[in-house]
Amino acid sequence: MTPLLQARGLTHRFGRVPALDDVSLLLRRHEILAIVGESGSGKTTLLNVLSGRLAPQSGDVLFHDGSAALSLAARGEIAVRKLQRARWGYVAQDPRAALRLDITAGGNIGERLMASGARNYAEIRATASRWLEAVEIDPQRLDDLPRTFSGGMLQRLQIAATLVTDPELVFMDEPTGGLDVSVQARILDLIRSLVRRLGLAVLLVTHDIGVARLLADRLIVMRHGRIVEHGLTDQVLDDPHHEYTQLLVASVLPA
Ligand SMILES: Nc1ncnc2c1ncn2[C@@H]1O[C@H](COP(=O)(O)OP(=O)(O)OP(=O)(O)O)[C@@H](O)[C@H]1O
Repeated sequence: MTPLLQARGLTHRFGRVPALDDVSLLLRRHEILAIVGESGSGKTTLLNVLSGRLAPQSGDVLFHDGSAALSLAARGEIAVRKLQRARWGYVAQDPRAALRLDITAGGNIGERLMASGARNYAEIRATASRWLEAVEIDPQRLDDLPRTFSGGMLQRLQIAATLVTDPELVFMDEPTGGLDVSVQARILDLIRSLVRRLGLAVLLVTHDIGVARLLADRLIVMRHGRIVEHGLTDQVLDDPHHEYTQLLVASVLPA
């Protein structure tokens, strides 16, 4: 399968804390890769570096664009921002932090379309309406403010606003983390079906082994900023080799 995003020797420290310590990985097109590990293992730092939100102190991130593989540093800030606006998406754990609560649901979806070049108002509205439906929100809520939405609806709105530009790569940071268990299952089903239908590549951070098992083709296990184990999801979870992974799978470690 074709490579899409590659990390080589990423290292990043906060003071004396090694948040990332020589991390290398490869994400292929249409693949879902989960990054699992306990709190403080470096998952979010890794996602921030991979998505171009944080420059690593050493190492680089290569985005494979057609036949060219250029590092984010070599592409430069403007080009990376352009990728982030259209070809990449980012689903945050807290939709309230990612959405604009003072503009309508349709506006939240339309804004990202406009940021990636769309200009026709009627078409933007029709697309936003279609996307509300795709994430199982009544399209009649198009002109409602997100603050009238439940937590699960807000997360679905964030997913619609992320996927509307048809990205090829989506970063997800604990996308069901803040939700009730009953709501989580529905969102996970939605993510799974959309990701498969659209052929997305996903980098998914989760401390929840169940979420990784449901969604991911492969996973990497992090501890103290290092990858301690990686492989096909079922293989790693059914037959974990590293002692730390065995504890994670047995849910002995705290989230
Ligand atoms: N902005 C920051 N300033 C100082 N230390 C930080 C900062 N961000 C992260 N760290 C530290 O870096 C390490 C890795 O943090 P990170 O948030 O990447 O872990 P995580 O696995 O995502 O944890 P969680 O699941 O709790 O979000 C931790 O020790 C954390 O305290």
